[in-house]
Amino acid sequence: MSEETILELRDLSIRFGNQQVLNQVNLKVNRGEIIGYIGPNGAGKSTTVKIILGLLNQYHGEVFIFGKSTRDEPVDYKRKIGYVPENGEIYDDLTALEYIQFIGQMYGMEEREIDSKLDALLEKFDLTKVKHTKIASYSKGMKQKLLIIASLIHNPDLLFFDEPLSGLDANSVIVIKELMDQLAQSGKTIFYSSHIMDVVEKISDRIVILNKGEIIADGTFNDLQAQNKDGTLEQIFNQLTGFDQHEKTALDIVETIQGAD
Ligand SMILES: Nc1ncnc2c1ncn2[C@@H]1O[C@H](COP(=O)(O)OP(=O)(O)OP(=O)(O)O)[C@@H](O)[C@H]1O
Repeated sequence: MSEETILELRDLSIRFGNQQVLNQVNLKVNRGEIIGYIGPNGAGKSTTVKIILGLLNQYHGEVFIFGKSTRDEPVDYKRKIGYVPENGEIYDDLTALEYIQFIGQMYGMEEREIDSKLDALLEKFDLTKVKHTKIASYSKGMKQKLLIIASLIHNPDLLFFDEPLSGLDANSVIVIKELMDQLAQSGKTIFYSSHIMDVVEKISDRIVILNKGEIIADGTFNDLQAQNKDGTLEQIFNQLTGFDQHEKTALDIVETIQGAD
């Protein structure tokens, strides 16, 4: 694998009010890598991605994409990035064609190129029949597939996938997992955030665990197993983030629901 650094975070920190949400995060991601960026709820994963994408700017530290600081090149680098947000806002009043035409043209693509790529992608994602249908009537999984198409239409080199499998059926999950693998093999870099540990374990070349705004583990799944007491990624994750209270938490919830007799 090439050692070209595609993404680098240097001493990335951000506060919201009194809360230190990211604290001196340092990370280098190489071309062709799939990075599983995981952490408990509220760890700061989405905040990291939002800073990288230029959606938040009151941070300290620096982000380099394709070797250039995003402070120096605030717009150009975005053309080579694709993003599937966790809770993707999608224009419900548009059809698939109108939405993808809008996204593609924002990336500077020609209308004809967008249309021919879109036809091929809709077919692969089994969405051809809704090309001219308003997105408002789509199921959750159909919207998710359209968000994935929107993230890929301009052939980006760096992809940010935040829970990309959300709402997808078992067959579509297999396709997207295979797609991520093949994209990485063709030299694309994927920054993959998810709570589905068995998928992260299988798909990631490298796993970075963020806890309370700090990186507490960074390595291949085998590295993490060697440094911790083996087990699945879920077990290692729970161990490293100090969570061993699942039984008690569940029991407390049941007792609360049932009320004191
Ligand atoms: N704009 C904001 N203003 C104030 N606090 C914020 C803001 N954005 C995020 N936070 C806080 O920062 C922390 C990290 O949020 P973030 O969304 O990055 O977590 P996450 O790791 O992506 O979590 P999840 O797994 O639940 O998606 C949370 O405590 C959140 O409340």
